[in-house]
Amino acid sequence: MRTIGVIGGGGWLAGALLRPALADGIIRPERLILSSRSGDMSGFDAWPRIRATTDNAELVAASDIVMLCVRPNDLAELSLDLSGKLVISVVAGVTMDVLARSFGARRIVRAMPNACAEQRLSFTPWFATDSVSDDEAHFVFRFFSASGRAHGITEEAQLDYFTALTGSGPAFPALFADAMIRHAIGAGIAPDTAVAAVRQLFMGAGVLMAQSETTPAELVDVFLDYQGTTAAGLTAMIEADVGSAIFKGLSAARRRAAKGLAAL
Ligand SMILES: NC(=O)C1=CN([C@@H]2O[C@H](COP(=O)(O)OP(=O)(O)OC[C@H]3O[C@@H](n4cnc5c(N)ncnc54)[C@H](O)[C@@H]3O)[C@@H](O)[C@H]2O)C=CC1
Ligand SMILES: O=C(O)[C@@H]1CCC=N1
Repeated sequence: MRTIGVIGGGGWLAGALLRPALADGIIRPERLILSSRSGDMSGFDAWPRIRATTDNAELVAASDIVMLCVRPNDLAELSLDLSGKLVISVVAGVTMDVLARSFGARRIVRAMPNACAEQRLSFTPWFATDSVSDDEAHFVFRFFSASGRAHGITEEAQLDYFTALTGSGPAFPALFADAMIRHAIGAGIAPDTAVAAVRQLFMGAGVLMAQSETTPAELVDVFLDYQGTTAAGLTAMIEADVGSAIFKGLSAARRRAAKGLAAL
């Protein structure tokens, strides 16, 4: 089994991706090295054999696969030779070209998971350079499948789009949910009850939309055709152009992802 080094291994996304993969035996604790600025690693108490370091050069020397899990601006601080390694980057907006020029990497995978990885419910598009072997691609697929649905894509540029659409994870639905909670509280519902009700609503709606053969657009039509109270609400939201606000938000997130870091 290969040794994996995760730079930024103490961070939010690294933990959310690694815990499901460790629990499933896709990676082994004795073959995992995590680096962080402080050397402190929380969230991995169940796997005491994981090694922790603050020295990224030491991590790289000991690893066959190096995963980049730091924030985009922190990547600029890294001065590492990753030639000969399989490099897996989840860093938003940093292209294969920049990774190759900055670190001498050739075998590169870029992936865009989201914060639902901890619940094993991420949608994770990924893209690999031609020099990544079938065996390595299979490992990447299994690794990201542990924390959700891994989806290979054939154009790197689409990753910037998915960074906006699904990389944002719960953030955009949370904005909608929060508006509903605030409205409910305004209508006199106790705050705890409003939060519990809307949390349950989003879980129910999410599971239904994931499992039903009916598409979201068809679901809206079903309720509009029903001509009841929900249709009154939907019609008012459509007339207020809620779709335009969502389009604006996704476009802004996509522009930010595409701006990326031209050079490190
Ligand atoms: N959090 C999310 O929902 C998502 C994050 N991403 C990407 O994942 C990457 C990591 O994001 P998060 O986990 O949210 O950030 P985070 O801030 O929680 O974790 C980053 C970690 O990197 C460490 N770090 C910084 N510089 C370092 C260095 N030189 N050596 C070793 N460790 C270093 C920090 O101490 C921190 O623990 C980002 O590039 C982000 O674009 C992608 C999709 C979703
Ligand atoms: O908001 C961000 O920048 C990170 C990267 C993609 C999703 N979350």
